[in-house]
Amino acid sequence: MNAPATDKLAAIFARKRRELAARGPRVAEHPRPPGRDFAAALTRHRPGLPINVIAEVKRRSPSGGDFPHSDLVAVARGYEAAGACAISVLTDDVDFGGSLEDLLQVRAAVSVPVLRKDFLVAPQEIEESAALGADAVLLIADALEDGQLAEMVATAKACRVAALVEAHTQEHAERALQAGAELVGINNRDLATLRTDIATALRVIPLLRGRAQTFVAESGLKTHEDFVAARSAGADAVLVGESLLRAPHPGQALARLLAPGNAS
Ligand SMILES: O=P(O)(O)OC[C@@H](O)[C@@H](O)c1c[nH]c2ccccc12
Repeated sequence: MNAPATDKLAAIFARKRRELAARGPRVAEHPRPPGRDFAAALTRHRPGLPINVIAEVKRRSPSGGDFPHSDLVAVARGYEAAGACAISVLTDDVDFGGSLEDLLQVRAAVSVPVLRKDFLVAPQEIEESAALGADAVLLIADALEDGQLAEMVATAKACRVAALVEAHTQEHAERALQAGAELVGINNRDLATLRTDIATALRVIPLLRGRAQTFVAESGLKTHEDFVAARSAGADAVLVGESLLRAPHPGQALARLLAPGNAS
């Protein structure tokens, strides 16, 4: 494998491969609802907003512990009302307390596109995501080898599901572009160590500007100023979870972060 990750991320991917082998292909029981355009949602200019926000729902995370919200549908509705351009739903159970059922419920409750956030290891999981109605899937370049990544990007295209291909370093972002990624996320969190530094996306995105259509700055964003800085670096959108999920009303917290002149 040319994307070695000897750590937490490698452990999660090893678990995912075991889980997939144990359960075999899942048969899609739900007809696919008409897709919502995730790429367009990330790039549409919304007057008065500093940047487009993909707002995330999850019950817990390895770095953040438990979040105080069990009704993810209510949280997602609040995000949409506050102006989120899309919703990210963690579907991994073991580390994030999520499920495909959460994805289905959130998608039925909002009208913006929905991203399936998981550690996908095989093209068949993209077909499954499409059949369930995901408008987009996350692919993690740092953990997939070149051939696999290219195959999964191609499968997403064939299924008409958007692929947000995430990388933590410039090198892995270059691999994402090589694999055909059109939507590139720069994750401020190093999934190997779980440490987050928002300077990562601010540094890497300008190096790649003009090479992909769309960039997303991911993880660790907490303030209005962070949004403005991400936009100035060339990000079309940010992906935000924890700082919203810590608040009693995540939708209101998002509205505050988006409001002009609002210092965090
Ligand atoms: O909760 P945060 O720090 O705002 O980050 C959201 C999102 O970027 C993060 O959950 C994430 C980014 N890439 C991932 C890959 C797997 C699981 C989770 C993630």
